[in-house]
Amino acid sequence: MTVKDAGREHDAPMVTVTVVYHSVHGHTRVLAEHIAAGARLVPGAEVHLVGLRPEDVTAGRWHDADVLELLERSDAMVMGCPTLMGSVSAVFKAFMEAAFTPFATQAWKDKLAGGFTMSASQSGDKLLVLEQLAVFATQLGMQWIGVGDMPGNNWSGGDRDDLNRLGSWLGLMSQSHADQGPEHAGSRGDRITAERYGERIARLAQRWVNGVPYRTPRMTEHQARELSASLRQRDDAPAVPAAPAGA
Ligand SMILES: Cc1cc2nc3c(=O)[nH]c(=O)nc-3n(C[C@H](O)[C@H](O)[C@H](O)COP(=O)(O)O)c2cc1C
Repeated sequence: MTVKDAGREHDAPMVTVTVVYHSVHGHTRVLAEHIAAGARLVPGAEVHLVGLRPEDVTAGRWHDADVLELLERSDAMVMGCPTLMGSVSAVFKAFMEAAFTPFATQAWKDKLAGGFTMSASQSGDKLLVLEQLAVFATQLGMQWIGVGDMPGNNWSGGDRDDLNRLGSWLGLMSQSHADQGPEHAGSRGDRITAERYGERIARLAQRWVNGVPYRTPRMTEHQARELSASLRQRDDAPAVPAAPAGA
């Protein structure tokens, strides 16, 4: 399923960012939507959101020619799935194995890549999933982009709504309580971190592909704590966006 950007006018050169994800119960989908929303903040970014469907897996092998064509022409790919039994989800793994053709032809070489995962436990062995995604991306010759935010919720004044509250840099980690539905997916800080990650990847893609100048934002841990505290007090912090039809 693809949602294409529509009706955005800008002078910036185009860059195509595709968020490709699998979600069983919808929590990971919320993260994907926020990453896409962050990427859309970047002028010239054409952003696609692709949910992998279990019905596209036959005899263990995923296939969707339209999605493969879209990925082929994407400049950046952000990949995500829930952590299930300490690993990428089965549908996402089937997608990874279906990438043997771009592996064999190096068709995805030098695209930018990032990754994200959702799970119920604070750790839940999510790091292994991000490692799987990063190894996959680098096998395909892609350039891996990590999370650029300082760690949150790691001091006495920390909070679940801090930016990067699970302190993950290889990729984006989020956590949802096992007894709550996707309307409570992650924390508000996780969702803002997801937007910032999507924006970071789209800006880096503009720099990488089109040479668009981008001044790397830097902050100290102290400034990051102040930013998290100020976001906590804002009423207009991002809400969970509506799921696109068919996603
Ligand atoms: C079969 C199965 C395995 C799971 N394994 C883990 C796990 O290893 N670590 C963890 O923290 N949560 C685990 N969970 C919880 C899911 O990661 C969590 O519910 C997540 O929010 C699901 O995302 P989704 O709604 O996008 O499918 C597991 C859930 C299921 C159903």
